[in-house]
Amino acid sequence: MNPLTWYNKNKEKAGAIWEFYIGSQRNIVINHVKHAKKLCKPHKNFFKRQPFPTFKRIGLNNGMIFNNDYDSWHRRRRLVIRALMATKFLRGLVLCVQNQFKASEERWKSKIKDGIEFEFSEWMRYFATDIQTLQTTKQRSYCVALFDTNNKLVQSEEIKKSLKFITAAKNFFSSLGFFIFIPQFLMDYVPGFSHYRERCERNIKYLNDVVNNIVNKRKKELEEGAELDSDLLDHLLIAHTLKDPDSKNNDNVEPITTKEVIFITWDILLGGTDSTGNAFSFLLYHIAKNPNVLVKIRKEIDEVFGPDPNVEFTLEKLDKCHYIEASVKESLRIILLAPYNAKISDGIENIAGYNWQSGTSFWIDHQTLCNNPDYWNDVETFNPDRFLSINHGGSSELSEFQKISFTPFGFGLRTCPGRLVAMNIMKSLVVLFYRKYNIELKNEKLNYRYSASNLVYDLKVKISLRDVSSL
Ligand code: HEM
Repeated sequence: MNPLTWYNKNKEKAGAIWEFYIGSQRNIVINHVKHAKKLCKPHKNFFKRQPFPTFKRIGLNNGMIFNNDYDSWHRRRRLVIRALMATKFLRGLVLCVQNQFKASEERWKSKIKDGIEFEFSEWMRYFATDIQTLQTTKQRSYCVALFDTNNKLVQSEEIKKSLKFITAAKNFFSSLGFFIFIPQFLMDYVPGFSHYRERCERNIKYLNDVVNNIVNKRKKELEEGAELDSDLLDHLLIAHTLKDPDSKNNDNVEPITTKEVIFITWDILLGGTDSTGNAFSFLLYHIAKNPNVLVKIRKEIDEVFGPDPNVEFTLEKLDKCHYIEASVKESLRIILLAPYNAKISDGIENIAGYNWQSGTSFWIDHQTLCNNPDYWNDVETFNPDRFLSINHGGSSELSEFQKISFTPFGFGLRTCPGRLVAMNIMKSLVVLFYRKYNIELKNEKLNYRYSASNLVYDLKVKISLRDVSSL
């Protein structure tokens, strides 16, 4: 059974706060912003994530995402933020998305006149994998090229490796729900479950080996004098060494070890790939269902970028697209990619009038927080205007409660460090698609399922050229 269906059924019966068990683990679900307020603040008492024992055995607790050791998490987090939020990195990212998209356009060229039909969420997953791999590790992968050519691209060894990697990454994301929700004894002793677990573990080992090889290869290149790049991997490999431009301020800090770099790289690939891909698939669906929004998006594109639908754009130009940014946010609000997020308390906490003992597991229900009719008008309407300030033609500023409860990128100390990366990839893609193409949905229903995050599937679209002659 889809855990989301089970969860929603219980939620309907419950109030602002309710509980459920995974094995013997009691979980308190917080449904209302008045209780979540305290948890959403950046303080250490809600730093720890739920320590899924199965994550430890598959090595997922070593990097950042599932690391509950504050000191090692903090050291890694600072480096990641420094790399991913740097303007130079984001500028390179915006250009990278355009180059990758242009390559797909070249492959569409011969068929686009009659329109091309394909499964968009799969295309998007492949596209995001290529971008994320390139930006994180400088490795070119050929996932989207394989998709565009129906796997008919010449199958060199490198391309075969890409195909194996994307399949393994996809299987990995699908298996996360299994490691969260299935009790250990089932996965260890019950055939069917245990066979699946063994398959997943082999898959994870393969992905780990791929990342190990990438990091070690680049480390050797840098030691042999290769020039530094602005990507994440180079940034990490030189952190706290003499090559690090910021090292003067960190004289007493130990240089980062290769092992740490591998853990972080793995986390960034894990955190960034499927998330952005799925988020954009949701956005595409909402835009297709709201032609009035599309009109406003195109108006902004035409105003900011002018009539040439092929003109290259910069991060700075993209920053001027306030309506597009608001549309991305509205899509993230209406269906949260990570609808729930569990944190463990450190110390006794008073929430909803009860004193909870230290070590209580709180599940914040972000989906409900972002769609609570007490705080949001017309919650089911896709209305980007709510995220636009009056200065930019929007309907209103967000209220304090809305600001607290709008948490698609999480909250507190561990809020998503890749949020600017994700926003810029999505905004770039909105411009690239809608300035030049029409996108028609081929099936009306939006299909998605929950496995640690919401995953879109079977989103069939037809893409054709937009008539831009009148611009
Ligand atoms: C639309 C896309 C994305 C969404 C909706 C999203 C959402 C989230 C959420 C909800 C969390 C948990 C925050 C918390 O615990 O409070 C998170 C954490 C994280 N995300 Fe993202 N994310 C996205 C894209 C990315 C990208 C592109 C990257 C990397 C480039 C990334 C890397 C991470 C990492 C490393 C963490 C763990 C942070 C920590 O534990 O300190 N995410 N993300």
